[in-house]
Amino acid sequence: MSSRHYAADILKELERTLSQINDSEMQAMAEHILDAEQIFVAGAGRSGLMGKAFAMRLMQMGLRVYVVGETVTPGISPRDFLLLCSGSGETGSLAAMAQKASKAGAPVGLITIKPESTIGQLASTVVRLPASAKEDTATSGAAVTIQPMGSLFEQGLLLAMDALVLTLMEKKEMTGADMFGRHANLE
Ligand SMILES: O=P(O)(O)OC[C@H]1O[C@](O)(CO)[C@@H](O)[C@@H]1O
Repeated sequence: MSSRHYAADILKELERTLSQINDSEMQAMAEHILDAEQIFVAGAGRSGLMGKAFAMRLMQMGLRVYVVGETVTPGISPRDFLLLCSGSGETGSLAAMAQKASKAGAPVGLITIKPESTIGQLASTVVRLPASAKEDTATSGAAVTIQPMGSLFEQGLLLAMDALVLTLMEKKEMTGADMFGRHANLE
């Protein structure tokens, strides 16, 4: 099959996945982000890369945001918010992080395929993306995908978070031009 046909199939998978996002869950996530003094974002591997892309947009919106693990990232407090990106909701380092944040009194948010997961149970707000987890071999239903491992989740995650950016921009009455003023200028 041609790459163009593969790309078309990927778009169909994404359409199916994103059309099932629950808007109340997205609104609740947006409120948590806006209420926080500082936002901490984390994820493993490709899920983490999508989280970093989202963190960049939050910074460009003027929010105080950190990626967990960077040298300049400070400690978390009860006034902050930890947003975790994990398809499985079971990645060990992230589960430990969720426990530490909860112990420090900070609310935890999760974008995941599995709200019932270990991290899902620790989270105070969850957005569910009905994609296929990296270890799943689903051949029917919402999770079916031609793509390897967590690709469908990771792509859906990026687009869901870009939708969240638009929601946040609307709530803050902000334009792309406002945000461009904070774009990195040392590139
Ligand atoms: O999204 P999860 O379930 O936390 O898993 C993250 C893992 O999945 C991958 O993104 C692979 O698809 C890895 O890069 C990473 O180790």
